[in-house]
Amino acid sequence: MPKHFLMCRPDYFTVEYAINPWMHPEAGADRERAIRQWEGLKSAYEELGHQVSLIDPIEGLPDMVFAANGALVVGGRVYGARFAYPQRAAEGPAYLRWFAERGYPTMEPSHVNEGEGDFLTLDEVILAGTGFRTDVVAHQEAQEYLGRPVVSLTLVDPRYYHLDTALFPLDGHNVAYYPEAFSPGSLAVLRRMFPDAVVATAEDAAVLGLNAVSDGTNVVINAEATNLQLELKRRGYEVIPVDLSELRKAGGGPKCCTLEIRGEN
Ligand SMILES: CN(C)C(=N)NCCC[C@H](N)C(=O)O
Repeated sequence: MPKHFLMCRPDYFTVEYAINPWMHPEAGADRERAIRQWEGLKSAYEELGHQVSLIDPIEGLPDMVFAANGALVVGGRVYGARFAYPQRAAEGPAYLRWFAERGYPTMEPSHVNEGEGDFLTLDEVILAGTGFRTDVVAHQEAQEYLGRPVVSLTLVDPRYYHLDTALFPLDGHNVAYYPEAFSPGSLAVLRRMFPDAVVATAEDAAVLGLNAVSDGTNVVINAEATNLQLELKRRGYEVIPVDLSELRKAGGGPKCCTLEIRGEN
């Protein structure tokens, strides 16, 4: 089934503040290279037959390229984002406006949450991260608005500050994850829910290998996550490696650049 993604070209991408351990403003970032890498990701989706829509980037919002943080869209309803850091605050209303202008029902959130960065949707359940950015109360708010069960998972390693840096859905029923990113209780929940999960190594996590996008057949993944790619191939997935090393300087990977627009079903 082709998917529909929203992306934002990194026309104003910089690393000028540090709000996660990956960001080092003194080291800078190469915007032209980031744009080329982002174009490669967009082409990869289009070649797989997925639809890509674009939101206009806004000057002064260097992290707006990370579209996944802009909202959570499930069943055609849009639960807006409310960012933890003031540097990104203006992105929430910008993404919500994009959806409202296209006729989607939208909800302005009352609680801090960073969209699909911390909400990952499976067929029957939404997995939700907390600990660094998204407030656990937002999990309840999303459940109430979207009418899907939300399972809270606590993140404990600051390098894996969003759920989508430590886990990705392989399909509607199974996931890949990095165990050390989760609290003991949350890890026990993952083991119980997903006994056949792909378990990633520290090396794969450290190159944001878990920040991947799967359509159930193809997995678009950071090129450097080599162990994880081998395991995915062994399980029968088609692996599409992409180089997003420049965007990783802001703490993002393929999934971060990709907000899935799920229709009414
Ligand atoms: C889901 N996405 C987008 C991510 N997991 N991360 C990207 C956010 C990077 C940004 N500098 C920040 O720290 O907010």
